[in-house]
Amino acid sequence: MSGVSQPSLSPQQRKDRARTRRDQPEPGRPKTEQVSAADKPGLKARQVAAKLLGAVIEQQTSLDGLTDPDHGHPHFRQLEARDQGLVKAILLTALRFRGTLTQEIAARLDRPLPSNATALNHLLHVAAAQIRFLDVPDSAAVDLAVTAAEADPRTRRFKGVVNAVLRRMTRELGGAEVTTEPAIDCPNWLLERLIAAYGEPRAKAIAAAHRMPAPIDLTVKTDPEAWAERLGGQVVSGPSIRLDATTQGSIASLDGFAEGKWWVQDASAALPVRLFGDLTGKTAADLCAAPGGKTAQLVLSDATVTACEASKSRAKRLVANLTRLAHDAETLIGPFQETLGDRTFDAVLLDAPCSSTGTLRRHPDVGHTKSLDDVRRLAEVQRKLLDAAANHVAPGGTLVFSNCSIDPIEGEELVKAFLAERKDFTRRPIEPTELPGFDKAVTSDGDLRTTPEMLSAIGGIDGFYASRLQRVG
Ligand SMILES: C[S@@+](CC[C@H](N)C(=O)[O-])C[C@H]1O[C@@H](n2cnc3c(N)ncnc32)[C@H](O)[C@@H]1O
Repeated sequence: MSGVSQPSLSPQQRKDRARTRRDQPEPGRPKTEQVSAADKPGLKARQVAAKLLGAVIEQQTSLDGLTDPDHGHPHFRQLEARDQGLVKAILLTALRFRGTLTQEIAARLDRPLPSNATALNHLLHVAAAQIRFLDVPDSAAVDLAVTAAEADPRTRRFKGVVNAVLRRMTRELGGAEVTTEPAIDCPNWLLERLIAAYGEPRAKAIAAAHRMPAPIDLTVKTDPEAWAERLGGQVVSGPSIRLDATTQGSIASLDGFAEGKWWVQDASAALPVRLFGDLTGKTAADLCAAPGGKTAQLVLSDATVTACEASKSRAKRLVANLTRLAHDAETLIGPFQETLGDRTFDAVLLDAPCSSTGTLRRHPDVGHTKSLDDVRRLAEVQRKLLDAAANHVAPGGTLVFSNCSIDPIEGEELVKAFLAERKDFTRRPIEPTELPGFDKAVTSDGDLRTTPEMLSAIGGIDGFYASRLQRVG
């Protein structure tokens, strides 16, 4: 679980959080002590940040994978915890504002960088993200970038350029608000998809929402009002509460975590299971279950639950989460098409793997690691999974299909094609009154469609899609 303090910062929050003293001398170290360039405090963190930025941009590697505490990049894992926090903050910010930083850097170069100067480019972006958005002294950001440039044979000859560009940046932009259009920070392929799906004004609003870090939402087992007050947050809808941005400490240190009273789950991700209604005495299958937020909801709604998860490592997380919550569910490890045989259930949830384009606020790397081809490929995976899932729905039973993509190819269009083919299923439209606070997210077809600019007054929401289907034959 990540810490509560958000590592990535919006322009409004710039330089007032992520307080780090890593650029100061180590406690007890005399200020006059000479340190070699390689030992400069904070240098390693900047070098790792530049390397990881390269892995995201050039190899389309996911940031979660690179910064995983157990399986992440070895250089990242070697860092101290607070340097890991700084690296994550730099990368989230550098990716969230990539278009803006690219423009601001380019405007301060005498001539464009050679196209193969990728290492140099990443180094500049890492420093620029600190200068523009993080609570790191500008002088330290510049000095460490120059030292890093000098230490790398690929960038050594550009040391002077790094120094000049970044110094100009601190002089000309120090303390200035971001004035670029939000769309500049949305990767082109994604912006085009958003405009095609939602029209230009809404696509731009979504792009603006992507610049804001996501708040932390919890799903509580009981009494949302009381828990919101106890943890210093507010009720969003149903069992979802939102923590205040000033909440301090790690998630695990918060009241009620150890006792399993709640779990972390964006309020929009908690909506699909609510579409089943009361499941007392019914059987339910969560076909794509890990890490288990929705399985936990199904257990809470008093169903007898079977949770399927194809990935062994993710199944471990699922089991650990259910254990902490003292939630009882049958857990089957392997693709549900193989583990379920011909079993059928009253309620089936298919929360399918997707492009995750609805989660850019917390995963700004997604726009850079995914492409339209990935969206299409994942839609095809979902089509097959939906077809297979349908066979596990008992006659009269309900199938909820959901995912966190905001591309209709993975949502509305997929369900339309499914219903055209499977005459044994019909849509059971969602009534706007079913999901208080989310009535505007119910489409004219009766599906659920959230996009990140919704609920902006309280910090936005992840993009999500869900459709409720009923087996009639
Ligand atoms: C979007 S995530 C599910 C998130 C989860 N429902 C939650 O709310 O915590 C999709 C999950 O489906 C799993 N998965 C993919 N294909 C699967 C299959 N055929 N059978 C079971 N699990 C599968 C993936 O490993 C991944 O953990």
